[in-house]
Amino acid sequence: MFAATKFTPTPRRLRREKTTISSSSSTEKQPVFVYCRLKPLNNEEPTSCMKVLSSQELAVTQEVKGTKKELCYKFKHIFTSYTTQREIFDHIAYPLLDDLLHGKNGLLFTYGITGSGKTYTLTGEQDNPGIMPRCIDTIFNSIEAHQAPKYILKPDRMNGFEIQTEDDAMQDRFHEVRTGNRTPKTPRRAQEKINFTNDGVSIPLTNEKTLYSVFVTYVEIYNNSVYDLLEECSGVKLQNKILREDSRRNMYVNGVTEVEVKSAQEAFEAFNAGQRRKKMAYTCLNAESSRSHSIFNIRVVQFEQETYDSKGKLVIPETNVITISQLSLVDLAGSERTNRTQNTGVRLKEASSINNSLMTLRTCMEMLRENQRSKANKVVPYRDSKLTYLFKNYFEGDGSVQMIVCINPSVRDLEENLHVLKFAEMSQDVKVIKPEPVPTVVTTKRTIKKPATPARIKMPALSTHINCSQIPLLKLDLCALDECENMINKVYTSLKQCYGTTDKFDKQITVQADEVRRRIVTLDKENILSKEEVQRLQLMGRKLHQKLQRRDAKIAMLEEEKVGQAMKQAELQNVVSNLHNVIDEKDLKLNQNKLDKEKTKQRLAVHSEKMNKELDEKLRRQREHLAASMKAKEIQIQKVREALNAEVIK
Ligand SMILES: Nc1ncnc2c1ncn2[C@@H]1O[C@H](COP(=O)(O)OP(=O)(O)OP(=O)(O)O)[C@@H](O)[C@H]1O
Repeated sequence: MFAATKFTPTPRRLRREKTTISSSSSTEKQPVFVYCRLKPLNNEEPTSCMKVLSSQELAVTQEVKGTKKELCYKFKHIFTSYTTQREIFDHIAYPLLDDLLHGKNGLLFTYGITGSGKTYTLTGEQDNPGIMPRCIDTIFNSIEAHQAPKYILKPDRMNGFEIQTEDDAMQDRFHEVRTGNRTPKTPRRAQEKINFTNDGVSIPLTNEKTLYSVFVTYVEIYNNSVYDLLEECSGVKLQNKILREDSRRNMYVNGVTEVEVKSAQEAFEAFNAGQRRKKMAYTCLNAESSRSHSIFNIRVVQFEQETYDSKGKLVIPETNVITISQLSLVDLAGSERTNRTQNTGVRLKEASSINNSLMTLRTCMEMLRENQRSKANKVVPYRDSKLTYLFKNYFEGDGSVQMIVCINPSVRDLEENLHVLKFAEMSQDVKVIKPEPVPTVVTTKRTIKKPATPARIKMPALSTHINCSQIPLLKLDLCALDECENMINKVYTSLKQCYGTTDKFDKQITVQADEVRRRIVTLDKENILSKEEVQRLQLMGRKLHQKLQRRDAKIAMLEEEKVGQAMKQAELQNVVSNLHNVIDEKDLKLNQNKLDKEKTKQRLAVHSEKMNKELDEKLRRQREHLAASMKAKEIQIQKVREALNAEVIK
């Protein structure tokens, strides 16, 4: 999107007052197309844990506790490590470009872990360009002879376009040439010439009478803040931009720099300028450029009318039919586990922000799938991250969505790749509405008033018909100065003839001259007043603009704070839920202890009862024993007594 992005993927990006003459009535759906590209393995790790079974099936071997398990994933197409950049372009990007030039929107993003080849696939390298440069070259190959003159179409900074007359556009072009500063907002010429071509590939156009204008924006999302990489600013610090919804609820980056490009070279220059800005900003932040999501946006605006006047000059009618379409190319930051990379400080913040946004992307996809499957209407949390919020229109039916999953098939990356593959496979279940072009009627904006046809100075034979008391009013026609001068001379001569060289004539001339002077003074005064009024209005405008900027900054700050607070709240909720878990565990232990105590008590009671019984029994037996022995002793004593008594009797 790296283009002056009005990130609204809708061909409906229009000014408020514009009328749509046909709206996308299509309800035909198509799935999110997911492609998989395998990166060649490097020499350090020559064994792959993946095998391409067919053009749509990928087998992954996973070893769990010494046992090998084979998992199979299906995608729309699988590209092996031998696939060339051109083949990727032909298979994926060409149909998207065909859509773009026929008024339909498209979103293409690369997804995968760090170092898996996302940037290589999308941007490529100097000798091996990727999708983006090939797309740019192909667009200009296709529309070369059908481009609208520069500045006929101007972004209205509210996610729409204004059309201006050829005269107004010419003024802007003059201004650009005069100031030498390619305004508004065109990038400075890069020193180096980019000599890349996509072998002359082009898209056949259906309507030879259509005129095209191409605009690009380049933004990135870093730590959940949006930055405009084409913004002209004095320092290296980029301003955090806010996302807005236009009148049609399409998302766009507020105040983003949208550059009209007239050649592939200009578009590459815009991209390179953005890359340079990105590098500078990151050096300043001590951040890494691959830790952000980059969005290069190409918008194509088509005029459906082409009229020329008798001199071959383009005539812009009062109302025009235009179609706006856009292709968003998104290089997502690599997903990674923070514990594997052992990030700390800035890197940890980057990693958690990336993981949060990718997690939100997953959640949105899951929610969309659930809503579609169960016909539920659950809220999809697009707002939880800038990435999903910016692209919400695509998921809600304003363009086709395609994803390239980049995979480094090494064993070391397997665990993270499994998460990536699972998400990618699930995404295919989500269906989006097939994009349809939406032509729109736009009224031409006129800044320069149509020059009034200069009054031809019709002077009847002056010498004979002139009325000396009433000098004819002559209008100065800048296009016919010689003619005017002739006429003035004729008037002067006629007047001279009329009045002769007398005082009367001089007097008359002096009176007229005084009158002219008086009028000039009055006009001058009025002019000064008008200038003051303009200055006052300009000051007011500047103040309002500053106020708006402050408000935007405040909104951005508040949004950042809100995100921070949401993160804090999530952390606190985590802590609370951990504490709840600890309390629950303790409660459980306490209850267990009570239960154990109760059981011990019961066991003790049973034991003591048993002991008591045993003791009672023992006591009883001892008593019986004692009683028996006492009885025996009593019997013995009785016997002894009887014996003694018998002795005594004797
Ligand atoms: N298909 C491929 N063929 C040859 N080289 C590749 C391929 N894919 C990636 N590479 C190389 O692998 C390296 C890492 O690739 P790249 O920078 O594209 O990864 P990335 O996924 O964008 O990483 P990050 O998420 O960190 O930005 C680069 O040097 C690139 O040249």
